Amino acid sequence: MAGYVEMYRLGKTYDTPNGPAVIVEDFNLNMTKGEYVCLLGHSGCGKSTVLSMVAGLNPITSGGVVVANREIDGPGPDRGVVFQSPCLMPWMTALDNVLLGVNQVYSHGTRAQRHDIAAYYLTLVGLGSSLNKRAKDLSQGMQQRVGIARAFALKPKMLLLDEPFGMLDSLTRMELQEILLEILMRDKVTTLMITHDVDEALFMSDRVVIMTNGPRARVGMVSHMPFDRPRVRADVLEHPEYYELRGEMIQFLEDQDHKKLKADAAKLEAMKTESESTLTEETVS
Ligand SMILES: Nc1ncnc2c1ncn2[C@@H]1O[C@H](COP(=O)(O)OP(=O)(O)OP(=O)(O)O)[C@@H](O)[C@H]1O
Repeated sequence: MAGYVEMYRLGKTYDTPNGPAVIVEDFNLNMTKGEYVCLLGHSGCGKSTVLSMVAGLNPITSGGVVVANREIDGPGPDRGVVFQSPCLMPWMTALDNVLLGVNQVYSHGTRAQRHDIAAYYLTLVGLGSSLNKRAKDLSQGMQQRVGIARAFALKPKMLLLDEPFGMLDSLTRMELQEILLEILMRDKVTTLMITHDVDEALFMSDRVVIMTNGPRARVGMVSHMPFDRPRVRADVLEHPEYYELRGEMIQFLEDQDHKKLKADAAKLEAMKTESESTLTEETVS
């Protein structure tokens, strides 16, 4: 079935000193317009690799990505990206940081219109009274709000979030999760978000996709979230399916862990046998 976003047979091979390393292979995922998908998987399986290929920041080795009927071939303003650290210009104000992108994308608009767009999104993320504060004087949570406002202000067709709340304390994290959901209720941007947090994935997404362990990682498990929107945290936690879904995801991740441990043990055994036979050969000669 064709989707608004299509990742088809997506693959990535990195060149390494030990030869080519196939990190992602045959990764297939379609998303409907406005859908929110969370991508989970063990550390190093290839989540950021997938997201950076969709962002157009990492060349695709095989397969492809289509966003709104257009095959992507590099980065573009149709895809807004938010990383764990927002990478702001520290000496510039919150407003000017957002305006950097807005001025490029809305070059046809007047100065006042561009200002209003940037100020609007900064106000939505709760920074209405800090527009003129320099980025370096903002807390980590406030900086991440600027990053989110900057991404939305460009009116992207797709939002790509790579652990956007990973560096925040749990209270700020919960607050920003809710702000993000609120903006998405208005703007309905198709969103792919990487997280390590199963509960965050359950609370935020329409669908959770878990990758298999690499090498050659692909989609391993897909779960649909049955929770109503707008999401209310207490209702989600009390939903009769919440703990069942959570348990299935954790079980899948644990199974992947066991497979990895087994593979690591086999690799160690092979190395041990190899070094023992080398030693025997050396002793004989
Ligand atoms: N430029 C590169 N060259 C070679 N190998 C790379 C490169 N970038 C990433 N890798 C390797 O690809 C694998 C997947 O990395 P990636 O960052 O995509 O994983 P991840 O699932 O996002 O990890 P994490 O959850 O820890 O952020 C890792 O083994 C990593 O070392």
